[in-house]
Amino acid sequence: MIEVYAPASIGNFAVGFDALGAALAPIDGSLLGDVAVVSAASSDEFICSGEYAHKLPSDASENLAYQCLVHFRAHVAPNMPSVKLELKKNLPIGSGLGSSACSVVATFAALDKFAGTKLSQVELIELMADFEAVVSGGRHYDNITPCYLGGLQLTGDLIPNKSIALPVDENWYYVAAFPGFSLNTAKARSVLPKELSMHAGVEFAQRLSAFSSLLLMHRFDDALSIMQDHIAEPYRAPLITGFSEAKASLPALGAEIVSISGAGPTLFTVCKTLKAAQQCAQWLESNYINEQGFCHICKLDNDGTRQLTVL
Ligand SMILES: Nc1ncnc2c1ncn2[C@@H]1O[C@H](COP(=O)(O)OP(=O)(O)O)[C@@H](O)[C@H]1O
Ligand SMILES: N[C@@H](CCOP(=O)(O)O)C(=O)O
Repeated sequence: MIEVYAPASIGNFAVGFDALGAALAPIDGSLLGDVAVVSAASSDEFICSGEYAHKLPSDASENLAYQCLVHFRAHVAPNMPSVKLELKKNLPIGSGLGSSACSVVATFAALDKFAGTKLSQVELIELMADFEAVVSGGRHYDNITPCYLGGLQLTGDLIPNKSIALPVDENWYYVAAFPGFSLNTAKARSVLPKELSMHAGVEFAQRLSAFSSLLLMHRFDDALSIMQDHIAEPYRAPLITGFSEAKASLPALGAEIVSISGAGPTLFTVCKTLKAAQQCAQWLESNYINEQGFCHICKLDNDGTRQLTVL
């Protein structure tokens, strides 16, 4: 049996629409992500368990994890023995935490290990991105690569091996607050403008390249000072009840930046101290999340996707 965990991620990371993403590790040691378990069976079978399993279509053929298994058997490992695949769906759907990417990454990584196919990093990332693209309304790697590789990743087709890991200040904390309602990624992509003006394009390129370079030079405060999203946040904020109030209130409690995680509705802050992160989390718990929501103080998950059990 092979059991693989894949962590939640923050797509876009404010400055890098579709090109920058970070994997999350709650500081209380809990696992925030999906798990795929693959074991030998007499014929292929699939089950979906976990807190959010009931939010997914009951028909297995509509579950991304099962679709990954069908694809893997047909195109990657036709001779793999029959398997039982269990997806433990621990992340809410349409949350902005890279939920669909998490299921896809955990499943392909588990199947690759079980079948011993040893796909390369690029082969796996491309395969994973194909499936993420099916549901999200656009091909993007900013959940897939951090979820798979861990850390903060600058990612895309122009980048060697699809990804470059960027350093962050080890003192930074990330507060991620899921308000408890869903926002479909395809819908949140459909409200974005189809074209950028020359000015906006130049500014985006400048901001992302400066941010990445400053991180690589370990000029973390300078990087933080330009960490803003002018590409997606202004169009998506109206879809997220409470976001504007949170963005206005949290800086006074120590948030260095407040932005949308992925397509939302999860929001995230970057804080320089644990005290500031705790103050932000407390405010978010009282003012942003409902009974179905949750809030985690996190560091980056530098391990990414990993095996929990091998039997
Ligand atoms: N294993 C899965 N995990 C997440 N979403 C899935 C899965 N299988 C199928 N889906 C479908 O894919 C869509 C994912 O929605 P999306 O808004 O892209 O989620 P997220 O932003 O959380 O990744 C939903 O319609 C959901 O029903
Ligand atoms: N770059 C994508 C990220 C979507 O992340 P998700 O967690 O909401 O699926 C976008 O902004 O659309």
